[in-house]
Amino acid sequence: MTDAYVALEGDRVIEARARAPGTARGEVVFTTAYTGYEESLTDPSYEEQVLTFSYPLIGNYGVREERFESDRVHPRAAVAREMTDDVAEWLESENVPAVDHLDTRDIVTEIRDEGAMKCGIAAGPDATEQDALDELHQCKHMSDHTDIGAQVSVDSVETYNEDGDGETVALVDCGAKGSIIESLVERDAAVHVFPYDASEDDVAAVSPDLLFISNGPGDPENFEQAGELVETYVGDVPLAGICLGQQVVANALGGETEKMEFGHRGVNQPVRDLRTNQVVMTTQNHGYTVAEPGDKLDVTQVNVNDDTPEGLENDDLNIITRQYHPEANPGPHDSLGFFDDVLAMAED
Ligand SMILES: NC(=O)CC[C@H](N)C(=O)O
Repeated sequence: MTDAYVALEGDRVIEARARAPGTARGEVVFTTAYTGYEESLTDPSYEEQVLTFSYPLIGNYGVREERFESDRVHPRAAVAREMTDDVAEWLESENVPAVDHLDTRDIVTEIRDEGAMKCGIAAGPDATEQDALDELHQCKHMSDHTDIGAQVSVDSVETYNEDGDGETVALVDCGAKGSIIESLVERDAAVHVFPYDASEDDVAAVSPDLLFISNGPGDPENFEQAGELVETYVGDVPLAGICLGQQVVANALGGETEKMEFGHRGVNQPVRDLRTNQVVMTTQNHGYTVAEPGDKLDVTQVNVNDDTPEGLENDDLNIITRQYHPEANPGPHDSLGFFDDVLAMAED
């Protein structure tokens, strides 16, 4: 039964079945992860995107809040070949449209051939093709969501494990996944989570041992204030970053970022460490990349598939950043040691 429509750039409309009603628009992206749908759907980095799962069955082990990465669903809509009732009901309760019964291979190939693209969705008994096209035509480019940080960041400082025996971390919340905070707290760090537009004085008030820029949605160039913190603190306080955090650090220190053709999203992206030659499997979710690291940062890790920078470091200035997600959730735990490394750097 057709009661949902997915409109892609070029005004191509794909018929589908509504699993959660409503209309939505966003950049359509795909993840190849075969587990971790709860973690991905609650990952703030998917804000303003439409998430397509290439794995054909989504929801086969239920929906449990303990696996959520934040307190709400972030993609504007979800697309799968087959979605279980658990997931569909969860998305409906969150007012996030969802569709299935379409050939998701078709969407994936289209994105791989044509690059990242806009999308409009209309789902439910009254949905029409025109509704999906209207959504598509109103869809903005990711980079034009200039204040996307405000949609995903905390409103005021939140502190975790204040009396922890370990290092004091100032985490700039550009849309942080909960597992990043947990990974730091598990290692005894006291974590102060700051709004994405925190000032130098806000951060100075906690005398951090480490300034950590989180993951987050959209174009890293739209996180200027986080970049200013990096410029202010570089050399004085060790710096760490994950995903958008790596991009913000690179931009602030003379590097450049660019939009990728269709990005990396999945749980089996191979990354090689250039110093040890060791390859680890990583979780990824990004559409931008560091094009030029600038002269302060060395590329220490690269993606085996396309050579893009996966790790940037400066031993003298105490900087370690990763393009992938060492905190996993979902995905392999091969690179959890990143948290030990950045906290050891903060201790020195
Ligand atoms: N997970 C992230 O932090 C994503 C970073 C950025 N929004 C990108 O798409 O590249």
